[in-house]
Amino acid sequence: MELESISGVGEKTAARLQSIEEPERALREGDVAALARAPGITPGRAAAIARAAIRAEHDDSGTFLATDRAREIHRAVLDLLQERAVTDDAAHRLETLFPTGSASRIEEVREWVETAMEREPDPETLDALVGVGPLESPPTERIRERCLATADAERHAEAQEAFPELSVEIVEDARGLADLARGYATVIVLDEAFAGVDIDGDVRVMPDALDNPEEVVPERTLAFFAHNRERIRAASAVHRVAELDAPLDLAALDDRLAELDDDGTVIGDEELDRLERAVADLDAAVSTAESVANDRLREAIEERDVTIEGADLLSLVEQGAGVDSLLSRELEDEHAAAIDAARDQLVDALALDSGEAELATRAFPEEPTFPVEHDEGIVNRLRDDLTVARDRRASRLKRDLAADLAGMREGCDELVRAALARDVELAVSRFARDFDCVLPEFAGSGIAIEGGCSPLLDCDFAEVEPIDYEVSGPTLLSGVNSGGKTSTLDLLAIVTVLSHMGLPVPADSVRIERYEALHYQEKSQGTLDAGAFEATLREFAGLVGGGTHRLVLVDELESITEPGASATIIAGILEELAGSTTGVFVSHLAGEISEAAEFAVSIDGIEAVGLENGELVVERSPKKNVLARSTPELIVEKLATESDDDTDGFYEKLLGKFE
Ligand SMILES: Nc1ncnc2c1ncn2[C@@H]1O[C@H](COP(=O)(O)OP(=O)(O)OP(=O)(O)O)[C@@H](O)[C@H]1O
Repeated sequence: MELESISGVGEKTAARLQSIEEPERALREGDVAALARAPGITPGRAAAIARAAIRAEHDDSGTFLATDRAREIHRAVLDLLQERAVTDDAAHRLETLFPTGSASRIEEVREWVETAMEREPDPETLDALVGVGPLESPPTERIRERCLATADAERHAEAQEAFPELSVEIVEDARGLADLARGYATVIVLDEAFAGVDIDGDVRVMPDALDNPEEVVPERTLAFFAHNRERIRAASAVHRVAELDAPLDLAALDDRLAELDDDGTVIGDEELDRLERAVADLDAAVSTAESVANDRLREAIEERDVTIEGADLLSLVEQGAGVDSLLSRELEDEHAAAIDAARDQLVDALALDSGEAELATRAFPEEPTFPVEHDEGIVNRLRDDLTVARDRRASRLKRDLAADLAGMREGCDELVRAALARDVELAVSRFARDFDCVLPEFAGSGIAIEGGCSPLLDCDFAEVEPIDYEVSGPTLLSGVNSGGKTSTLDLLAIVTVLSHMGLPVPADSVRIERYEALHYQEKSQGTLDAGAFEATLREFAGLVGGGTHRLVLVDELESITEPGASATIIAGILEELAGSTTGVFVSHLAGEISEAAEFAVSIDGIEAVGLENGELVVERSPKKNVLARSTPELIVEKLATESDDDTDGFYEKLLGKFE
């Protein structure tokens, strides 16, 4: 799909969308989170783009929701769906569901919904979904001990773009390279020409470095997985508890993730741990070993009586010879034992392997001295050896782990995508279960609802009284005050919006015409001034002139102006709609309107079946072809029939006036 062919996507937005992975796939699947990864695109804008793309694909004009109230109803049902999504991502994705007149779009969603409704929203899956989110790239961290080198300016630019973590240096010749090798622990040379050049230090010639980022900067892959680890684990848990087919070996993924620390370092390798400890503890271990030798030797000297002949003493004093020669003569064995103890102590304390131990033993020379002193030069060599071994092991482990994880990257993307897709399905499944929904049947003209319950009423859903209502063509809906007229219009609108979104509806059954638009005019909050009245009339002029297959719902239009004029205007509008358009006009002036109309307009009524403790008992389902009596009429009737003090027949006469 040409990105710029989507309405609202200009050159700039198209370029931004191109910067994400697989923008076409994201658009096709309504993957709002992926689209929102494009720079400067918020999830709200991403959802709008996804909707526009779907509209373009299904040739939808985007005019289904023709009025503010119709749009409010759509928003309200979306809210109900979104409340049932666990993740923000699923909530954003639900924004791509909109009512449409396009049969192909409705069919596409319905197919998906049929599967979604079968999904069991079990608490374990919902719990596991809590941690799932789209995978993100962590901020780039500079790596200072490694650099790239090339003699070619073009490659230099390419490498800079490909590896923002590293310095990329221009080198002219082997001498330049040697200089770099002194400043960096590792130099990766991009030019084949340098192969075979002998330079001290860790210099690697890798002409294919740009194609192997995880070898050059394994830190990037490790940081990505460290950053997203909990999300990946949560997605993996969703697959396990919901028994989804996993796109990769989850046990292997778990094992590899367990080897990663939060900061992207590799953990759990005994040999690396040993080397790290050995480097860190070296000085302390040398000093302990020294003390061990000296304590032993001191003890041996203290316990020893040394007999020295006068000539020897003289020679010692005259030659200025130290006590060492005496030590070597008298305490040779003890000294050797003390040195051995120091060496063993050092090797054991640092858990050195045989090669390292061989060097470590030389840290305590055989020559008899007291106190025993280590050879700093040897200790430094040992430190260098251990540090090199530690760094080599760490980078090998990093590279190995990064290579394994890089191989799992696509699988992880898929894993998270599938978990989030399950969340969207479960939101629909929970909506359908919470509101006892069924998929509607598209057929005939008008709407027929059986057992419909509005989820937007201000009472518990369990207390909503189900409504049966079938309506086709222009109809007046009369009824007692607070009988549920507005709620019936809302139910018709909810059912229409959900059906045309491809979603299930809160009813036992629904048959509905395939509409192209919903006009829902809510009750005006009082009489309009001349300007607003004119604007409203213009709106209706546009409405009567529109195409067929529209559902028109109007609530107490009479409140816009005085009753007599209102009845005439409503009658006129109904006449224009007569024929093909289903319109339900709630009105307290149903009788007057039907008299003013020049055709036999249908009147349905929501009736009160009586008064109980001063409260009206209402039959919520509108009765066909019945002009419902008004609340005042009902009260007068009650007084006329039940009251004992209607001595002069006042209530009786009053009741007669209603006929
Ligand atoms: N099907 C229903 N089940 C339970 N309660 C309902 C139902 N329909 C309406 N109600 C209750 O009745 C109240 C009044 O409903 P609604 O506003 O739709 O009546 P109305 O006939 O439009 O009133 P008005 O004459 O003031 O315009 C609602 O707030 C709701 O609590």
